[in-house]
Amino acid sequence: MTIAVRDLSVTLGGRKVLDGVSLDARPGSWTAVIGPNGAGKSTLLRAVLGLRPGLGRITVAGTDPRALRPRRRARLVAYAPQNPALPAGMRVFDYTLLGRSPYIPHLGREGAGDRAIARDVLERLDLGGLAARPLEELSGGERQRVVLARALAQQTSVLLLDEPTTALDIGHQQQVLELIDRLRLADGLTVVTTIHDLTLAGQYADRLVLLSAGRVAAAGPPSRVLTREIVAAHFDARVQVSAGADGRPVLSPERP
Ligand SMILES: Nc1ncnc2c1ncn2[C@@H]1O[C@H](COP(=O)(O)OP(=O)(O)OP(=O)(O)O)[C@@H](O)[C@H]1O
Repeated sequence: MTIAVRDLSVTLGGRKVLDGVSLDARPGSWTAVIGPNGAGKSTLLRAVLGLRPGLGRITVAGTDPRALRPRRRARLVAYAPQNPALPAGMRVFDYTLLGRSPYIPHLGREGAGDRAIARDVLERLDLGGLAARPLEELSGGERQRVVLARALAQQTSVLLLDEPTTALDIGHQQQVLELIDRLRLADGLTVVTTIHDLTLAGQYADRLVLLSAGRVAAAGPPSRVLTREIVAAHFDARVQVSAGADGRPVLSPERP
């Protein structure tokens, strides 16, 4: 397994936010962590990186990322948080270039190769025209893609993405998810993403992990997890589930 989480528990503010969570991700797979608001999805990603204190066993490519120095960890796993604070006054290109910092020697500077990678990632995310723009002048969807650009510039084999598409219009959602999928297939990336859109989760992920109140309530291929009954029980939502063109589940909300 590229990622193995065993019996992970996280307590925050005196409350158990994750309780005995396990997750396995095979090399080159795409896992979507789904669940209602407050279920613990973001906490799971942060705990894997050691950004939240957790009890339990975690390995990524055979090592515990929590034990690594930040530079080494950033060469192993790239993480795109949901709403990171962006440095004021910084331009899009320089922010993307920060993704290369784990490779730049101390007191060194980024080289032509690093700048070419940053430019390429920005082009692929439809952000080439915004490279010189200060971060604070971006729209919500542009900001979200820039955060992803920085993570992709790290060129790691494992990507942890927290809600990478929430602020994006339907076209950019598809574009971003297709790009991630192409990178996954071409370079064998292992992807774990939290995502609220259940149909999109089912279209792209091989495996879904449904968190509910800090526990794994269901895990498996999309057609086993995205059933009308499971969605009703854990999201308190009424949906119709039909099979899409490739047999993957498509959810349509139904008015009660
Ligand atoms: N630093 C903290 N201190 C106390 N409680 C916290 C802290 N961070 C998160 N929580 C709580 O932990 C629970 C899980 O939060 P988390 O952000 O992981 O949920 P989520 O599933 O990602 O939710 P959403 O879908 O709303 O983004 C929530 O009830 C949240 O209020």
